[in-house]
Parts: sequence; C-alpha cells; structure tokens
Amino acid sequence: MGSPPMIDGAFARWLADRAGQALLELRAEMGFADAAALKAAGDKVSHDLIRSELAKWRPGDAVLSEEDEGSRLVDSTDGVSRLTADRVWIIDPLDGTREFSEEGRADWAVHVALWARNAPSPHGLVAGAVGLPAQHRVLGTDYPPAYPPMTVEAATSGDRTLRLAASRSRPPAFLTDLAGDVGAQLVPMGSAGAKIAAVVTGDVDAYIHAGGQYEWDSAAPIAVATATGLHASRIDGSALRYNEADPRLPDLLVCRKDLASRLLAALQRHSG
Ligand SMILES: Nc1ncnc2c1ncn2[C@@H]1O[C@H](COP(=O)(O)O)[C@@H](OP(=O)(O)O)[C@H]1O
Ligand SMILES: [Mg+2]
Repeated sequence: MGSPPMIDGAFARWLADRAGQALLELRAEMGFADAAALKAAGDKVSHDLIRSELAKWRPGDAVLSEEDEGSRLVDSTDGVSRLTADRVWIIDPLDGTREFSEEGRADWAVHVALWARNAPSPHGLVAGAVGLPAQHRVLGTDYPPAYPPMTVEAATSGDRTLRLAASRSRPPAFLTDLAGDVGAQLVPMGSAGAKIAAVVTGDVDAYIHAGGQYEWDSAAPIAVATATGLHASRIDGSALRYNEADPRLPDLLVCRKDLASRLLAALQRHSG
C-alpha cells in the first residue's frame, strides 16, 4: 500500500476511514452475542491502528486519546508531552461504544482531530475527520460539507418543529424542559460524533450536551462543524478549547448560526 496523504486533513480522513473499516470487520467477525467483549475489542483494535499509524507517519506529534493510560490525568508523559507540543492529535478511536455493540445501530464514530498551537481559532483545531463506518461516510475538514445544511426555506418555515439531538443514555436533566420551551422535539442518538454529524448534514437542527464529556468526544466533530460554518460553543456561549491541561469538556452546543442566540438564551434559562 502507498503512503497516506501528506496534507493533515486528508490524512485524518484516511485514518478515520481505515479504523472504521477495521471496526466493521470486527463487528462482522465477532457478532453481537457478547456486547462487553465487542466493545473492548472495538476500542482496542481502533486505538492500536490509529496509534501505530500516527507513530509511523506523524512521529513528531503528541497524541491525546481516550484509550491511552494517563489521558485523564493532567498530562500524559507517554511520548511527546502534549502540553508543550506544537501539534497534538486528539482521538477517540470509538465514540458511541455502546451503540457499536448493538446490532443494526449506525450511531457510532471514529474521531481524528489535530490541534495546533499556532491555530487561528480559539478551539485550536486545524484538521479533523469523523468516520461514520456504518453510515458509509467520513466527514472531514478537507472537504467541509455545504452550509447551511438545509434550504433556508425548510430551516425557517414557521410550522417546522426544531429537532434537537441528545444523548440516548445520559441526556442533560434540563433538556426536556428546554425542548418544551423552544418547541423542539428531542432526537435521542448515540455518539457525540454521530450527533454533530447529524447537525452538519441537517438531519437535526442542534445538539446540546451537559453533565460530562472529554475533549476527544468532541474535538474531531467540532473541527468539521466549524469548518462548515456552524455555531459551536460551551452552553454558556464561551469558546470550546482543546489540549487543555484538564481534558474534561463537559458541555456544548452545536447548531446553525441563526439558531444560536435563541438556544443560548434558552440554555441560560434552563441549565441553571
Ligand atoms: N455525563 C458524561 N460523563 C462522561 N462522559 C460522557 C457523559 N455523557 C456522555 N459522555 C461520553 O460522550 C460520548 C457520547 O455520549 P452519548 O452517546 O451518550 O451521547 C460517549 O463517549 P464513548 O462512547 O467514547 O465513551 C460518552 O462516554
Ligand atoms: Mg467518546
């Protein structure tokens, strides 16, 4: 096989795609009888593949990964220290692990993002790709999908109910009241990457999460969402920031820009 692309965005897509294919093969081989074993194997297969390709093709870069021992600590001393590095790959080898282990579900993803110290945006993400293997697509910053994700007419017609993606397993407690307040319908879905991808493609209008998450759960999809022109912030409207000493990043809002002020105002009323 030839070398992967040199450009970081295309490389991220290549990597997310390869890991996704390995995960599809694993699902086909193992079946769904033992969910715990399938989840553990999925995390490991994807992590090992991404880690070894990064070591081979981007050896000077640091890595922050959900599956690395020490990632939840302030800084991992494994390899290049990410807090002094100029470039850090932030990866979630399998986001939506629970859904990956459930037959027929396609809401799980592979996240590959690149943070750079000299990035022009506050979030610092300069490239990223979200593999959605069971949906047969990879969304990436190299070819950002069109914005707005749906026709303006459909998005703004008065009788259309807003669709708000939320965690299937751990939705924020305030979300039902908020949805009622803004006249939205909740769409439960697994995986932060799959939910943000659904905002990017216009399948839903927004994604709100609160109560806990880590940088790797959102870095790659936020790179793609902001590359398309979507609004992405913390639920208090402040900037999302990556490669922080503490990788916890517990809440976020992703939506079209025309919805942001309305949803941020509702979040202020409901998220206490
Ligand atoms: N309250 C919480 N605390 C920590 N992580 C959370 C969380 N709620 C969601 N997450 C993480 O965010 C990702 C998307 O969650 P969900 O599918 O519920 O929307 C999952 O990542 P993983 O599947 O990589 O573990 C999940 O673990
Ligand atoms: Mg995750």
